[in-house]
Amino acid sequence: MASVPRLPAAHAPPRTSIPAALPFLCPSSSPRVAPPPATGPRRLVAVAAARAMPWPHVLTVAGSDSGAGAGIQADIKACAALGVYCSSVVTAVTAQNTVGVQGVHAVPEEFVGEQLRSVLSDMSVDVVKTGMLPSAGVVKVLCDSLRKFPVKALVVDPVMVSTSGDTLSGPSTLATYRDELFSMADIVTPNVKEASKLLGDVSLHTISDMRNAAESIYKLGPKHVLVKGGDMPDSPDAIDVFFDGKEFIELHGLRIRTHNTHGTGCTLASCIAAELAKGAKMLQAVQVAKKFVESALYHSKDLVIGNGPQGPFDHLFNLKSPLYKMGSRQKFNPDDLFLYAVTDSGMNKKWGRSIKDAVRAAIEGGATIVQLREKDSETREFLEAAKACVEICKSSGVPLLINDRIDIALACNADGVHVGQSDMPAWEVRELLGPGKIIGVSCKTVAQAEQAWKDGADYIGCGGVFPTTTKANNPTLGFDGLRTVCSASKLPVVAIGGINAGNADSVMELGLPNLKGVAVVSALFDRECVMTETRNLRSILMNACARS
Ligand SMILES: Cc1ncc(COP(=O)(O)OP(=O)(O)O)c(N)n1
Ligand SMILES: Cc1nc(C(=O)O)sc1CCOP(=O)(O)O
Ligand SMILES: [Mg+2]
Repeated sequence: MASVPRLPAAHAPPRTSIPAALPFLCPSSSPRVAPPPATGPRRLVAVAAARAMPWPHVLTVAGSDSGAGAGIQADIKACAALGVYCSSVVTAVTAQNTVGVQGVHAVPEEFVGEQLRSVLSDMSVDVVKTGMLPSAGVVKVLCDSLRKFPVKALVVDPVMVSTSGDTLSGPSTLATYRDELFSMADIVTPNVKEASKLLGDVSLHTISDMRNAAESIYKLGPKHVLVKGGDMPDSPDAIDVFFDGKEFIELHGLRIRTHNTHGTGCTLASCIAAELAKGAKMLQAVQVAKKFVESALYHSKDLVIGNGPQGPFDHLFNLKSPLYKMGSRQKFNPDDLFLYAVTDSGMNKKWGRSIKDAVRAAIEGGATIVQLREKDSETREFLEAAKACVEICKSSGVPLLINDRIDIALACNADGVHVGQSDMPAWEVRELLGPGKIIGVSCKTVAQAEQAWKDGADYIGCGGVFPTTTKANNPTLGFDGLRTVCSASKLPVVAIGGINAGNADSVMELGLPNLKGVAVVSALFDRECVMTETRNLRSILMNACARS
């Protein structure tokens, strides 16, 4: 049976559902010491409740930002947006706005310790994330608390200087970071300025410098390092370097043109912590976090809050999206890949129909997604047809993608594009289209599938499953090749190449992981009646899924 649709991690619901109605919390006189653990029946009830609905939990240990763009406030919003509970230990209170930091009031070390004890002794914290740690003493208190109350993961964002240039922790703190905290960290996430400071003011200008810095910081003890290149003056896009001790991975991101970037570092680290709390692997958590920040910046680029040079952004942008209001937060439903109709101008001409008529017929027959693959059309003619197809698809709720031509996709406002290995790389496509569009990539190998995922694609097309005459010199992978790619893919897969009414069932009955459907060209469009062929193929696919 076709595997159950898996939501992309960025949109996945929390590990457990949040209770529909939360009990009202009564304000109480705050105890000076952590309450004793529940005992007897009270403890049993508490334990049973925790089993019934554990809620992924991040504890942020950071400073308060009165402007609420960064610090504790950003951390809580980021975790909330990703469906994770966030408790908070305040290390400092800052007077801050969009202009800069006007004042810092450090919380006494003993009281930081007391807050840590209160939360860690009572609540089941999955992941601790650190932000501003204003003194060496606070870092030591934190390390002691973590030794006493171990958690699943520790995310260290080594906040030292605010983006406005104000110092948030001094040199002695740096030394304690290096000597005590890093060896306990699962990931450390410095930007280039922080990486430089941690390494004694080395200069970092290139990706190669960032790799060296990641390796040097790794040697200080954390399990992973992410050096963030968003501030690199020479880079045309935002490239971060991830290092796990073995492999360097360059993560490309959109460079969104906006002044509203205050709190991106805190948010990224909190999102990593939130994803880890939900059970994600480290690289996956970093990818989701990057996408979240990218989307938040994109949706907030024109907000105006404050008069200073660097404004906050909207962590809860998803609440405003029409899809969210309709009850779905997805721009792309992998199940749409079920019956993927790919047009061919030559075939449609041969049968005397326009692209528009062909698309309408395929949708009437039950196609669940459409790609315009018009290799021989003139640009102007293609654009006109694409605009008409956008309207047809929109009114039927069927996504429309454009093959190869990013310009056409932009001009007709299609739902996305499909690119192959010799077309524009997916990460560059993502830069051009933004986070809200669907991107598919043709992949014949596990390495290509991995790259597509890293580049921010939404799905992959894998083929040729069978020999085809529609695409010249296309290697045939067979079932074994399809199985290898599907098993390794982190993205949903659609099978393509030589698939028709006679063999589509055998593809779906393989029951491969991540395989969501089949993409077909000639089986629909090199036939007299597109609607009949589509309807027939759809019923074959549905029967195959019901059988297996
Ligand atoms: C769904 C789907 N999968 C694969 C392809 C092939 O794309 P590409 O390798 O870029 O080859 P062309 O289609 O451009 O010839 C596809 N179009 N759709
Ligand atoms: C466009 C395309 N891409 C392929 C791949 O293997 O990536 S095979 C292919 C052609 C599919 O046409 P038909 O359904 O007529 O065989
Ligand atoms: Mg192509």
